[in-house]
Amino acid sequence: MSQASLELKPLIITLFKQLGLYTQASNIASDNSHNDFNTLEVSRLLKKHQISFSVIHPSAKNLHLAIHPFLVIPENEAGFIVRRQGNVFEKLQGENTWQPIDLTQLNDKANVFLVESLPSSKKNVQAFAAQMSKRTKWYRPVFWLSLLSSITGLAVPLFTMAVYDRVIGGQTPSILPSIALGSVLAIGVLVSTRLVRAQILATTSNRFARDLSEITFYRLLHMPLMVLSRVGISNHIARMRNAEKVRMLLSGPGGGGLVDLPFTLIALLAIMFLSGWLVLVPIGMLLLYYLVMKLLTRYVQAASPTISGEYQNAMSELSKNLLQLKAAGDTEGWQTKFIRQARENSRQNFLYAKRNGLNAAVAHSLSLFTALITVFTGIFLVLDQSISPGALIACVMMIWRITGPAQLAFSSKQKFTMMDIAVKQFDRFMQANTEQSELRLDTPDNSKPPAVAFQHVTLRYSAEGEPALAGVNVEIEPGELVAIIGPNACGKSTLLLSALGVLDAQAGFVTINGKNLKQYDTAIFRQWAGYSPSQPDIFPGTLAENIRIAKPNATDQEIIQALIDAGGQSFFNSINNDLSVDLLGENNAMLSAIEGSYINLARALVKQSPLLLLDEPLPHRNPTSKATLINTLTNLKGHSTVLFTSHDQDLIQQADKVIILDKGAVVYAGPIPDKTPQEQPTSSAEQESSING
Ligand SMILES: Nc1ncnc2c1ncn2[C@@H]1O[C@H](COP(=O)(O)OP(=O)(O)OP(=O)(O)O)[C@@H](O)[C@H]1O
Repeated sequence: MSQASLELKPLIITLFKQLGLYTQASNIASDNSHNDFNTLEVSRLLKKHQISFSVIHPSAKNLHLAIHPFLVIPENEAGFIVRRQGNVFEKLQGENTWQPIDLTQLNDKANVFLVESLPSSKKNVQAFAAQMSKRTKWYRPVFWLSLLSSITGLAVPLFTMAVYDRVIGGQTPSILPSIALGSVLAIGVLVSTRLVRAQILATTSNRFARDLSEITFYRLLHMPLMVLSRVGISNHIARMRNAEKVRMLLSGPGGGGLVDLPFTLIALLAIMFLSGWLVLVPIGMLLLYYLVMKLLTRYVQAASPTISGEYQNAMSELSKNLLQLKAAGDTEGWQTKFIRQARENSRQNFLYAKRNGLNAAVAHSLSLFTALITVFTGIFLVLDQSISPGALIACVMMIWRITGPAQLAFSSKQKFTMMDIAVKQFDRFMQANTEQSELRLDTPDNSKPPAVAFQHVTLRYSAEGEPALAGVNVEIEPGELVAIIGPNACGKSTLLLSALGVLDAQAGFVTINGKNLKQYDTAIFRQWAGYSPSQPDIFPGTLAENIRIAKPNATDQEIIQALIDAGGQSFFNSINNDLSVDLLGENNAMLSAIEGSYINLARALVKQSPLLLLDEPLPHRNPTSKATLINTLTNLKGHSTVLFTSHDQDLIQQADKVIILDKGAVVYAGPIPDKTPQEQPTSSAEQESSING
């Protein structure tokens, strides 16, 4: 790591202070989990604290618009803070001394983190436009290139006119080579301007789409779990695809057509200059074109396929329920249903394609018509000797420069509508609250196990549904081993998730060491607490990578120890004690639920956290591994506060406290009421009923 990156932490703290964000500054200072800052970390922190910024070079023009102090990080040198005072830039020296600095002396490899706006409760309702305006650099070159290409585009018709009127009419073949050379030059300029423009549009749309995807993904990751699960996966995918729509529109032919549209005015002016009132013909035809196309588009839209959603759902239903379908022997019935949908899908798509074909044919014939009407009307002007034959030919050639972009822009109309919807969706999406919308700056205490308290916690997954937790009121002492028990669907997992802060109660709150969970920085809190879900969650990658998700800097030894403590020794032996085994690779694609549970638990244990939340940690294990985990958890007593859900009597009996839930309400919370069942062995079922009772 370079020296500059090591100095970034104090620098970013100073920047936050200069921005007036003192609480955030002291929060960054007290967070020792992040010390080795690099520029990525700086971006992460600014985003996290909802500071809008852009990274630019020192030569960028928008530096003169800086309203807040900003950060400059030169290549291989220590960064510094700069502010703008009128036209002068000043560098912060020491505590509060500013000295003038010439930023133009920095080379272009330096990065400037230009602060655009500070966190505020006011939400930007035009987030898309605001984002777009950050990429203004492309407007000007695209404008000038389009202008140049439109002007040079007139050259070929004008040269043709010269050939007719001067070379043929004026009998001067000697000027032909100059005309030919001029045409070649004009075509050369035209082609190169088009190429460069296409490149600029593609680059801009790519960057823009990349920015949108990044913002969308970041927000998705930081939205409350409840909102995410309510909205559903297909919606999240649609959000991500919005960025693609923008890319397709700007970099595709429609984008070029749209940019060229205003420049058709140049062709119209040239026609007017050459032929006077003949210009009314293409103008009238453009109007007619617009009206006919509007009607036709409606006709085409009326045939848009409606079955595709149903068809897609049938496919995902098949992949989800394949086993059930096979087991029920219902493959034939399902096949009939699928064939019916496939046929309907083809029929609808055929009709749509037919109408689209009609649309294209009408657009093309209208262009031809425009040229023909211009010829027929212009011929009278030629006979009248108001214009030369060459001028008429040039005018007809220019007609294509008007109808071409109009046709392109129209054929992209559907894409514009899609883009408009995408923009509105993006704006709405940016207004939704994330978990970081409120200032959450406290960090948990790593030195001792925390006290946990649920204070009148009521939580519903949907407004209409029964509450999953109903007024839960429980206090847990530091270092206690607590069993949360009760029948299925009584709210055990929900209680754990609310203690982790991923589910927000609608009423009441959870406290950790007496502080409302909502005061804690979400990311830091979740990195601190250990959580193991009841279902195995395996990511593509090796065993070590899967466990390091919880603690990226864990050593191999720590990982192995966590796996063993979780009871996974036999599993580890079965994969030849190899941490680099690919868990979803060809040979290991079918990890059993129990093997998955060792990995879940190892993720929680490897953190050596003072707070552990374990959902069903003992699903039907072999006796040795069960004994190991029980031993691990009992050894944690006094060192970590552990909350676990379970139906396993042997594990429940080890708990200092049980919380018995029924339909989301606490029916008992305290020490195990009667330990006699342990002394007089009874069946598991009897033991459970004694505890539940
Ligand atoms: N994501 C969700 N969306 C809607 N309802 C949910 C969701 N998760 C849980 N529930 C409902 O909340 C209630 C409590 O569920 P929870 O999973 O917390 O119970 P549990 O006691 O852990 O059950 P189990 O012992 O089966 O794991 C149940 O009625 C369940 O259907």
